Formats: sequence, C-alpha cells, structure tokens
Amino acid sequence: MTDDELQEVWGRVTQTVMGDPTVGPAVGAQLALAVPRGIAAGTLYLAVQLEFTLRLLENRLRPAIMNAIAGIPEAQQIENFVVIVDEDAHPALDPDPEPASHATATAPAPFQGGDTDPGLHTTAPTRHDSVRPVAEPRSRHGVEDQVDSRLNEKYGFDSFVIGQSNRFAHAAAVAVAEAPARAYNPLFIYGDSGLGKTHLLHAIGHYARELFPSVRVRYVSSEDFTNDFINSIANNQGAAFHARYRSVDILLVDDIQFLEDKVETQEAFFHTFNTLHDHNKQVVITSDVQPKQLRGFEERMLSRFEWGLLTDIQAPDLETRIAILRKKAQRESLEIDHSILEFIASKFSSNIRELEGTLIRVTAYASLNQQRIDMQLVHTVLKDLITLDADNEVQPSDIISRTAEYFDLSIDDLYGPTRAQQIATARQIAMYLCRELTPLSLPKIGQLFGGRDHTTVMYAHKKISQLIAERRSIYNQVTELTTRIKQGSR
Ligand SMILES: Nc1ncnc2c1ncn2[C@@H]1O[C@H](COP(=O)(O)OP(=O)(O)OP(=O)(O)O)[C@@H](O)[C@H]1O
Repeated sequence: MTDDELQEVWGRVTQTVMGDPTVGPAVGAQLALAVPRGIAAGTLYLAVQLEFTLRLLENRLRPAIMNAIAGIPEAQQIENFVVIVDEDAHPALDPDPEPASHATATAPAPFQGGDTDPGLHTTAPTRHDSVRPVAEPRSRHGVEDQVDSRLNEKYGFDSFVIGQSNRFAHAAAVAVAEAPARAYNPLFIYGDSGLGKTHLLHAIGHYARELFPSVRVRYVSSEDFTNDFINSIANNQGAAFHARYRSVDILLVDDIQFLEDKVETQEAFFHTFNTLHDHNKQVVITSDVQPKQLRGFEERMLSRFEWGLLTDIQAPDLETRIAILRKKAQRESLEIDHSILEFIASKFSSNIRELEGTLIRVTAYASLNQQRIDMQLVHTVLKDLITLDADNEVQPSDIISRTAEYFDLSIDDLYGPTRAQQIATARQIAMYLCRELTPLSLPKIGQLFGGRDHTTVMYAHKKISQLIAERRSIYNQVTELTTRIKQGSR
C-alpha cells in the first residue's frame, strides 16, 4: 500500500469511527490526531503526540477501529495496529470529511511493508518495545478500564500461595507477565481441577497491567469463546469477534479442553492464536491435561500448544494447603485457630476449591449458629459435608485397601479364606461398606472377595448392621472407616 493509499484508508477509518454510535463524533475525531506511519507484517503503525491519545486509541477505541478496518476492503492486509508516541507526529487536526485530506499529514513513513524491511519483518515490535510504558499508576476509572479484560480482582499473585506443587507454574506465569510474548509463548498450564490454573491466569493479567498500564489483556474461558463465536456467526458479527480477540496483547484462555471436537470454534481459535503469535502477542492457555492428552483436537493445534513452555500444577502438599487456608482466613479477617486450619487442610488433599469451600462452610455454620469455631464444630460440619457428598464415587478397591490398612491386615487377608475372628470381622465390615457405599450387587461383591457366594455377603451385611447398633467399638470403626474412604475418594 502506498503512503497516499494508507492516508486515505486511515481517513476512512476515522470517518467510520466518528459515525459509530458506540463512540460518537467527538471522541472518534481523536483518530485524526494519529499519523499512520506504515504497515509491517499486517500491523498498522500509528504515531501520536500524547500518551493520552495513545491510551485512547489502544484501549477505548480499539474495537471500533478494528471494526472500521475490517469493513474496508482495501485494508484487508491490516490485522492489527500499534500506536507509538512521537512528539514529531503532526496530524491534520481537523478531521475533514474528505478522506483524501489526511494525506496532508507530514510525518515521514519509514515502514512501507514488512517485506521491504527485513529487520521489521522478523522482529515486529511488541507493544512494550514500541510504546513507552506509562509511569503513573493505573487509574481504576481511567480510559484503559474501558477494555473488557474480564479479570477477576480476587485472583492476584499476592493471594497465590507458592509451594512445591506450583512453584514452576508460578515462576513461568510471573515471567510471562513481566515480559509478554518474550518469555514463553504460548505458556500452557495444565493440571487437575481446582489447583489454581484460573487463579494464575488472572494473576498474569493483573500483574501485566500493573507493569504496563496500557497493555490490553483479555481473559476468556473456552466456553465463553465458543459462545461468542457462535453468536458472532448468528448475528453476522464475524469482524467484531475477530477484532475482540485479535486486538489484545495478552490473551488468557481457560480450560481449552472444552474445545474438544468443536471443529469450527477450534478453527477460529487456531487463526486467533496464529495472528496473536505472529504479532508477538502473548497467549496463555490452561487445560486439565497436557496437549498430547487432549482429545478431539487437530494435530497442528496441539503442536502449537507445545511451541512455548508447558508446565503443570500438582496437588498441594499439606504445608501448602495449610498456608492457603491461613492466607484465606487472614484476607477475610477470620479468627480461626491454626490447629483448626491444619485439621481442615489435613482432610482435603486434592482440590483447593473444596478446601476453601470447607472453610467457608465452617465459618458460615459458626456464624449462623452464633458459635465459636472450635474442633467440635468443625467435626460436625465435616461430618455433614461427608454425608451430604453423594457425588464422589467410592471404588470397591479403595474400601478393601483402606479396611486392610485400618485393621493392619494385608489385602490378601481380606480376600483369603482365613476365618480367624479379627480377620473375619474386618472382611465383613469391608463387605458391608461395599454394599453401603457402592452400587455393586451382592454377587459382584462376593466375586470381589475371592469368589464368595452372594449369601455370604448378605450375611456379612446383616451381621455388621446388628453389631453397629450393639457395640460402640464396631460403630466407631465403621464410622471412622467410612469417613476415611469418602475422604480418600475426593
Ligand atoms: N496456590 C494457591 N494459593 C491460593 N489460592 C489458591 C491456590 N491454588 C488455588 N487456589 C484457589 O483455589 C480455588 C480454585 O482454583 P482455580 O479456580 O484457579 O482452579 P483451576 O485449576 O482453574 O480449576 P478448574 O480446572 O476446575 O477450572 C480458587 O479460589 C483459587 O483462588
């Protein structure tokens, strides 16, 4: 595109944005303050004299500008734009309705297409290279707040507890926030549910915005991305959809596994990813499994996920769980004895969401009943929680191994023929629990215990039911084992 053509395109963009009802002529006219300098590798470079104008264009007006560009056939090669501050950028201050008048802008046009400048072609500047970071703190009500980043205020690095299980993922997340698109791109974080992946995504967004106030960040869950994509097709808003996701500096995509088998949405994501990556924009992705284990994804996409850095988050150890609860209690000004926090942390090992949920239930229960939070109360709440918790599937193998462990026996003892009293009672308790806690039929349970007849299981169930009512020790043993097994299934 020649310089004159570029000036003309920019004039048309200005006119379109001024006519955009979401912007209005007064604000849209600010586009006339920008001097188009050139296009390199699909990125339009604009120069403005003031940081304020930069922020207005980069943030508030970005969607409208991208929409306007998308509507101009001659501007097809423009996929993104970057604004730089240059005191010598002298624009035509009055946005003349005749687009051609913008060709009067006096600033030189050093970029005439990526292919003519090898340096630019290979190192298209990132936002941080091209834009001076703004020194003043980010205004909560300023222009940049107009960007719909969808970040959750709750999830920052300051509230994230670092432990052995997440140290590497945390370090990678910090590195990405400090140097978007330069540290690792993409950053792919995977791990089981409730271990802090979403928290880290938001924390990256917050920290990057703190460091680079005008950086454009967008958090999106893959379900929202899918819905957005479908709506954009239904409403013929494809250009706006592309503009929304391709005009950011950092795209944070949560739970990518939900794009499984969604061919069209995957395709849209593939192009979004490529555009962002090609323009040195940061992409961070989370998933419940590593790329290789994602099902229903095209190979070309999976290989891209591995271009940058893969890091997992493991279940936290006890110390980390205690630290997470302490931090949460502290943040919410809850007065809870440390020994109680430790006790709760010891009961939930694999999901921090459940761990936090328990703390919330404990405090809610205490305040509803106007009671002090002591061990007695915690026990009551945990007992209710475990009884109410019908969702976790208990495996018969867990029942057998935990029963063996509880009575200090081997698993073979429980399967085997020994009729010694202690072993026989333990075996009957295990059968009883299989009946109570799993949907297995009597014959199936019999098979599990070394091919015994279903009548043996019936007998065991009846006998233990009676003993529970008669003997405190059996009651205690069965209750304690039930709790352990249910906790083990979490
Ligand atoms: N290391 C941590 N420090 C403090 N809080 C944490 C930590 N890890 C997780 N959490 C908290 O646990 C809860 C669940 O975490 P999060 O939603 O980030 O999990 P997730 O891995 O994204 O789960 P899912 O895959 O189900 O979306 C959140 O409230 C989060 O703040």
